[in-house]
Amino acid sequence: MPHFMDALAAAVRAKRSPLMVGLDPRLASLPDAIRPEAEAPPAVVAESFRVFCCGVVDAVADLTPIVKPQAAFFEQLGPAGMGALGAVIEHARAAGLLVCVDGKRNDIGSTAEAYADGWLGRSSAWGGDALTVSPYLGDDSLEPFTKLAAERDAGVFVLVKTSNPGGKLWQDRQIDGRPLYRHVGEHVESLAAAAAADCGYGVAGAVVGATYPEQLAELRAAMPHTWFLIPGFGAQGGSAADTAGGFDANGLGAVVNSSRGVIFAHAKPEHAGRDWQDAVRAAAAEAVEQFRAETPTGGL
Ligand SMILES: O=C(O)c1cc(=O)[nH]c(=O)n1[C@@H]1O[C@H](COP(=O)(O)O)[C@@H](O)[C@H]1O
Repeated sequence: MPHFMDALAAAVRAKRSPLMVGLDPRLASLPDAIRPEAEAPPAVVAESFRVFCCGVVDAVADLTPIVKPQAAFFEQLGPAGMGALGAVIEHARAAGLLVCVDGKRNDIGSTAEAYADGWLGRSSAWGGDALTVSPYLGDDSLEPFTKLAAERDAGVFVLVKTSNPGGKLWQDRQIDGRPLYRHVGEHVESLAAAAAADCGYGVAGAVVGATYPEQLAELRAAMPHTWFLIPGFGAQGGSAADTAGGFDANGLGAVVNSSRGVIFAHAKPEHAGRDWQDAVRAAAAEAVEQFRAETPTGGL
């Protein structure tokens, strides 16, 4: 495997798409054809999540370089959900996609080592390529992730400026004349610069929300070696124009996640009566067109 960021950059270029499709299955929102009843036992719901997410992967595989299964929706179902998550990761890999598991993990360094070992890289137990992690336990908690990611050609996306309104409570707090997210961003950038791949981006990436376009552009300028995972597009209100500041001059350096806006497209009035996978595909294609129109190069 090449360095994860080289693989990501190559896949974005090959597909001319910075779209990251988020796999966030919710029972009540599944298409009629595969939705179990609300009282169904966890094992039945988990199987429907597996079928749904694998169906989404099949529908978007040529439109997206990377998918992001959200662990929360699988964990919610207990052991059966975890089995489904494993099967979805495997299916996405088999479809030729990179996989970033959204787990937002972290702990003290010695425990972080176990999270890193379990989640990072195709040789790990879960077999994903990247993982989202929290920075708030400090540098010794991030080091096990970046170290192992470098060894296993995996990636880590550290929360820097999250998309939710409440994130500002801590992240915008002024410390030494700058908001906390800038301090976190500076640390992540130093980790990225220390282990940069051929494409110029390092093993550490950053999560920066589309809902804060000004901060996104500010962080892009301050973090030239850091690839961004941009959530908040679509269902949370961010537009393609809002994400433009997250890309570099070559139209690289960022992937934009869309979960509900793509995977539940069958529920949108414009897709009424359409096969659900066709609706998912149409929504993904529409998002890609919007990004191509808004990225600095006018498309990859
Ligand atoms: O790490 C993330 O992906 C993430 C960080 C963040 O700041 N905001 C955010 O929405 N996310 C995740 O991105 C996905 C957004 O889903 P949609 O709002 O449905 O597109 C969810 O899985 C969130 O957990």
